[in-house]
Amino acid sequence: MNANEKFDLVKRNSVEIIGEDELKEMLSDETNKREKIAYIGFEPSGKIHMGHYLQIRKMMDLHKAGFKVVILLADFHAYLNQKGTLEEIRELGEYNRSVFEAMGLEADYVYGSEYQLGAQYTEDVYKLALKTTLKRARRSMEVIAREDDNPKVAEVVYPLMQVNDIKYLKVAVAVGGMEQRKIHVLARELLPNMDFETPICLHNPVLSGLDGVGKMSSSKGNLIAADDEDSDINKKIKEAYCPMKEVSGNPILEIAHYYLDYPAELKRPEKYGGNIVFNTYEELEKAYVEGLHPMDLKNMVAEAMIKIVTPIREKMKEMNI
Ligand SMILES: N[C@@H](Cc1ccc(O)cc1)C(=O)O
Repeated sequence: MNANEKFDLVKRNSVEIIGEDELKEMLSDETNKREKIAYIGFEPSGKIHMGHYLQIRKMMDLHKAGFKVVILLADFHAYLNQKGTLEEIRELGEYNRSVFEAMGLEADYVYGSEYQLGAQYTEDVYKLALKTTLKRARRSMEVIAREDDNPKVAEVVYPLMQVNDIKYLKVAVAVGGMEQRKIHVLARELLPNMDFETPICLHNPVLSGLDGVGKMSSSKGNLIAADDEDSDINKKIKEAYCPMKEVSGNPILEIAHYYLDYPAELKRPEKYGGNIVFNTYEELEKAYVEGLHPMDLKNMVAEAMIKIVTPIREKMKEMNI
């Protein structure tokens, strides 16, 4: 792969890259002037779903493009975000790591708690605390913080630590869903004054939940899990929110966008109009807006999901997870 091909691979299906030019420069630099490290952090979670998998696939793309991939199992962050005791969270972290391995990701895994109590790390968090306004810290947590009628100080410590992780893990490319953007922008502003280079930030789309209410999330059950059985997938997609002719907030179209391989073929009996090939997602979207039936779209999406989930589920069984 040449540098341009690597860039296209890394950019594919992302929403935005902040620092595209720096990324291009890194990809064409054979001398590794800046160490090629890409990272993403996850608050350990009880269910790994297709929203996570979108991000894991992006980490695989980065790996193929020559990056060392670091997965942060952000146990202290989950703890600060009121997700449970540290013991419970670590157990989920182990589970998440196994699922990511079953997905085929090659990476280094690190728990936040392995280094986040270190003296230097802590001193840097205090420095960041002095450089950041309360307003900005809270704003950066808008989608991330757990709902709380009485928000805790933990909520503003969280983003400072996330910014500091980038420095501590020597990250060149920080990856996350679009909801991480405000924390990443803060990192780009603050880290150059903390003896660290401005990170490149890559943001992935955040999938809507199958119920069409909010995002796909482990706590809501509106997801396709990494180990769902074929029958679950068929049932969930059949019942999913998929308003006719509507694009925005349509979870099934989103899945079609990011998970179908194009050209994609819709197979239908002649009496329902016969087969159609969509060369790109845009062609499919156009057909949908012009009246392609939600059932047809759902059939394509269910078939694609089953093809993606089956090997992951089988691998998970083999690994006893
Ligand atoms: N903020 C991320 C988790 C995370 C924590 C620490 C990091 O350094 C990176 C990411 C989330 O919402 O899930």
